[in-house]
Amino acid sequence: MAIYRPSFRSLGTRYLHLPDRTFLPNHCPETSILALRRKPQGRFQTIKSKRRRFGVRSSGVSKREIAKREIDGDRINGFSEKIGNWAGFFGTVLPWGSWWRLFEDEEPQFAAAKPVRVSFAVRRMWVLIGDDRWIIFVGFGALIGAALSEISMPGIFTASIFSAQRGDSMAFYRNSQLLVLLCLISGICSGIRSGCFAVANTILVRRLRETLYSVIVFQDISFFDREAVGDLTSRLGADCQRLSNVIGNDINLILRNMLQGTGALVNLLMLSWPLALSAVVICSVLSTFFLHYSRYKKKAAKLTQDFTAIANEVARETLSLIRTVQIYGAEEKERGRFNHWLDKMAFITMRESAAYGLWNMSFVTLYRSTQVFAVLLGGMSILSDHVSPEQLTKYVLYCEWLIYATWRVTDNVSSLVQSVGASEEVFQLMNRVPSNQFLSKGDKLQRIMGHIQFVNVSFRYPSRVKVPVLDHVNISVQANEVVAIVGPNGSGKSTLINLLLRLYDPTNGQIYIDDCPLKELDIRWLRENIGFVEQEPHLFHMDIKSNIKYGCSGDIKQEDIEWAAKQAYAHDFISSFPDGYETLVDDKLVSGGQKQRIAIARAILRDPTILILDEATSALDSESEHYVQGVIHAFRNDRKAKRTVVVIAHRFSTIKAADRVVVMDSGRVTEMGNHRELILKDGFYAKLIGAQTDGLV
Ligand SMILES: Nc1ncnc2c1ncn2[C@@H]1O[C@H](COP(=O)(O)OP(=O)(O)OP(=O)(O)O)[C@@H](O)[C@H]1O
Repeated sequence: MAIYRPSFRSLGTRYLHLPDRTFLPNHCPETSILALRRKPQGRFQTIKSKRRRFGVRSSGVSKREIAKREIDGDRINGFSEKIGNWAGFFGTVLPWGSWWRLFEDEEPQFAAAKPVRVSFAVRRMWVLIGDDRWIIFVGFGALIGAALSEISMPGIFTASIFSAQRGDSMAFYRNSQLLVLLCLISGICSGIRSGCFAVANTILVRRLRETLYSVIVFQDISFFDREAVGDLTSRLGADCQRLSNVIGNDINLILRNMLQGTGALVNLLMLSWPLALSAVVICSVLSTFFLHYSRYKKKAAKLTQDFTAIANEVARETLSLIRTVQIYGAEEKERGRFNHWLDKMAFITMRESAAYGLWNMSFVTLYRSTQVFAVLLGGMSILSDHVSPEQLTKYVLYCEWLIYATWRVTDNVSSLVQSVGASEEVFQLMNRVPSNQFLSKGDKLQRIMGHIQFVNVSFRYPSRVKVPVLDHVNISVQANEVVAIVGPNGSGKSTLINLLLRLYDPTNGQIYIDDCPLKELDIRWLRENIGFVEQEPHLFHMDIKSNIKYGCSGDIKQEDIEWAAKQAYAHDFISSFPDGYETLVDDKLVSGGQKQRIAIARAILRDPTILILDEATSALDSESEHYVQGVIHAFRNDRKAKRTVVVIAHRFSTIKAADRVVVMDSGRVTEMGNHRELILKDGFYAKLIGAQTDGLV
């Protein structure tokens, strides 16, 4: 029989359920298994006895006695083991126990952000608030008014009650009027305070997101190769919100409670310094407990933040690829993947909540003990005529204020620490400088002709620096020439285009446009002169018209859009939609071929001198394929302007339409020439074409 080690963590699990319908009590050690096999009818049968363990010879004792001893022995054994388990578990949950470790195995390695100091975070946000600082000043003014009026109230409460008890009606009415006034002041000031800080919070969260977003969109493409979209959206969403709470919530509450606490302490000292001192001791113990708790909380907050970002990324990926997930029946697998990160979050939050419970327990115990202490010590002082009942009442009330203020300050500090903890990565991102491409003002040529040269170009992607992708590539494309790039998958065709669009810079060598190094050209100007149609173009969730004129500067007329759509053979199908050019498109609601024709129209509308087409292998039907040939011909035969077409070609018809063919293999140019020349050469190209035409036959 297979031996199953009891491995369930849960103490409440009684049996391990084996596949062969055998149930084992999970506390049984392997050597003393009392395994009960359930018969198909449902009866239990002992399958292994433990006579030897009891040292009983079968001949001297009856079977019934043996069975009884076995059961008794197991009960004792099981009970002691349970106690052992509980004692072990109890040991781990003590404040220094292993249960509190936030990592199940070893500490997870996330990209470490530089820890941020609270003062640094506040300074950065202060700068961001800019001209709207007056709101914060008004808020602080109201905060001081509210705190001072509130802290004066316990003293006046007591004075008015005791003046009534003494029958001093003058003092009673004067105190009551003062109370009403203080009530009004504190109410109005509190309202102004919370309103101002809420507005400051809204302004701040907007500025944080605005700043962060503009930093992110101006990063170069290699940054997006490294960073997960889910992480970035988490920074922009929840983390910015949390960070804005530092000023909008935490700091103002800390100040308010500190003012109230200080006021309460001053009043306590004026009443009786020994009593005040006892309250201070309790507050210090509370603060020490809190210090440990807040460190733990900060660590937990950081992990929760990272795990949330990963879970978001998993969900984003699954939902955006839901068609693939369903077609491959991977729903359960994806659910498991998401749940894995939810489990990790639950692991942390459970400990964080338990730590909060522990902290709350210490707080309540210490707080109540202050009251008990005050009554005992104060009562004795009243008996010995050292303190009046009025003074003791004031003491109890101010003591309550002091403890509550300490608790709130610590709670707000904890929230502040968490918010600042969450801000580490936000600031790290904010500190990034925009890509050089956007910073440097390059040259703008008077007129672009479209002569492209790759001279000795080698390249490795920054995310995979060890893998050479292009190796000493030399290509020259004349103005008005149509060049097809062909080659097997992964040979580096798209990489050539990425370099031409300056999404990456070559590791070695130089690219020239009209004899001017690409690096020295103004990137925006260059991209305005290039039309690019991706292999699988993506459309924005807006109407067709906006998708076509996307990225075009100036006033684009409807006729221009329709002209471009006609050139791209897209006008007919767009007009057939009920809302025509106003039809709201979604990436998923138009066919691959239609998407590509809209993308071609977008490229044509820019009136580019260089058109780059990454031909789809499957998105275009043969009719659309014919349209693409039409676009290429129209470009070539445009007499008014010189235009260059570079096409990554997969289809024989497109390859044939080109003036020249560049054959790529493993990041190198292996052959170059026109179709006829390459066929005669009988090399890689001839084989490639042979394979295609064979496939067609
Ligand atoms: N962003 C990237 N980061 C790292 N490696 C990349 C990146 N993009 C492409 N690569 C790698 O570079 C190599 C060349 O890829 P590229 O896309 O240029 O090939 P291709 O010839 O266009 O292939 P296909 O015909 O399949 O589109 C491949 O090994 C690919 O894995």
